[in-house]
Amino acid sequence: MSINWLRFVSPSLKKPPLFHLCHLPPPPSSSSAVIVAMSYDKELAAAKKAASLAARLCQKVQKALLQSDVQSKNDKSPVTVADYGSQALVSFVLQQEFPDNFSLVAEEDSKDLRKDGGQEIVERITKLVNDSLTIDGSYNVTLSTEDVLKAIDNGRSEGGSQGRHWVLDPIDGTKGFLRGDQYAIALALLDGGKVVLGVLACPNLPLTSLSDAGQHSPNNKVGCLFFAVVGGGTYMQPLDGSSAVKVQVSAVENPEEASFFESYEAAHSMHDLSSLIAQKLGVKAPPVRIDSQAKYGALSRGDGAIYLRLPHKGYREKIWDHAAGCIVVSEAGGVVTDAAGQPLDFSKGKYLDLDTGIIVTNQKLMPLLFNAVRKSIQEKASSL
Ligand SMILES: Nc1ncnc2c1ncn2[C@@H]1O[C@H](COP(=O)(O)O)[C@@H](O)[C@H]1OP(=O)(O)O
Ligand SMILES: [Mg+2]
Ligand SMILES: [Mg+2]
Ligand SMILES: [Mg+2]
Repeated sequence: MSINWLRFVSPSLKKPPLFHLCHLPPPPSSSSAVIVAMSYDKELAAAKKAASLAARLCQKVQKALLQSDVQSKNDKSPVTVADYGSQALVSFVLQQEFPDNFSLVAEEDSKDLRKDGGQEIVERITKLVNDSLTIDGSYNVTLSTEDVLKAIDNGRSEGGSQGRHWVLDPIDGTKGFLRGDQYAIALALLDGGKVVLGVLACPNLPLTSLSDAGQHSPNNKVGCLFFAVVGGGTYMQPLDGSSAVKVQVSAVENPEEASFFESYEAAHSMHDLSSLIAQKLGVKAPPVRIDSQAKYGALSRGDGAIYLRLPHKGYREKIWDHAAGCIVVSEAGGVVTDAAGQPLDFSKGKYLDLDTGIIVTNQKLMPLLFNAVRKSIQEKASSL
């Protein structure tokens, strides 16, 4: 039986059209196509709320960390508190909103917290989560420490190609978080193994382009929330909740004019391979190094045109590090593939099976970028 795949996007919609088309076989008695529009409105509203609350929790912890004279920046405990607190909060909110059909694949679990000596940190996390829920006011609850541990462990789903699964990185870019730089709360929804919705909260990302002069001036407000639903485009709004604007990737066609992003952390990327690729493309500007999936957000609004993520051999990419970023960029008109030109496959569980790394750019530049990547990989291999 043939299967009809159709897209439905209403031109009259002023709000982002939030329809994902299900692909169903036509009824046996009719030759006309069947369109089933599936809305993710409720999921999007819940995801935005959960990510915004988590962002506020993380901001509070980061502020205390940076202001503290006592805590050294090498002390990992504030990060831990924020990672777990963010995960518990997002997990709790999503479970409240979708009690009958809830599956979450998330980075953290409570194993270390349940060890001897973990009680104090669990109490700190619980207080942070309860404070956030009180400020929000939608749920009339006070969570116990055990409730918080359970909420964290509700993120233990394995994901896969069947049904719906939320995918969460409660803090992506922990090193950036510690330095007071960029980090993101990244939340996505998989439906049938495909990413259908993504929300990226980037509390330290300026609202204006990173390429604008004076972006570090004290008047430049920070805190961006990117969101995308399949077929509906990508939007960005300030984390304080004011109105959203549609964003588009850069339209740059000449690689000489393209600027590119890569990891801030040298250990996360083969910078020598990235430089070789940039050299082959003729990119003139030096790479912009920022932490976390904030790179996907920045790219989706055209701050830069290329993102290269080429981790060292043996590193396995996890789905929560790319699911939200991937849809945010692709709905803004960008392309995300591995180094063999294949789309990322989020249906295989927690890990992405990739050839070498991930490359991201606009549709015009992708063929040039892809060739430069292949040639550079070959050259690097033959020089070893
Ligand atoms: N050795 C590594 N190579 C590549 N990525 C890593 C490595 N270690 C951790 N990461 C993850 O890379 C992401 C940060 O990417 P970037 O380098 O682009 O900022 C984070 O998801 C971080 O995890 P985490 O979520 O714990 O911060
Ligand atoms: Mg991460
Ligand atoms: Mg993380
Ligand atoms: Mg981590």
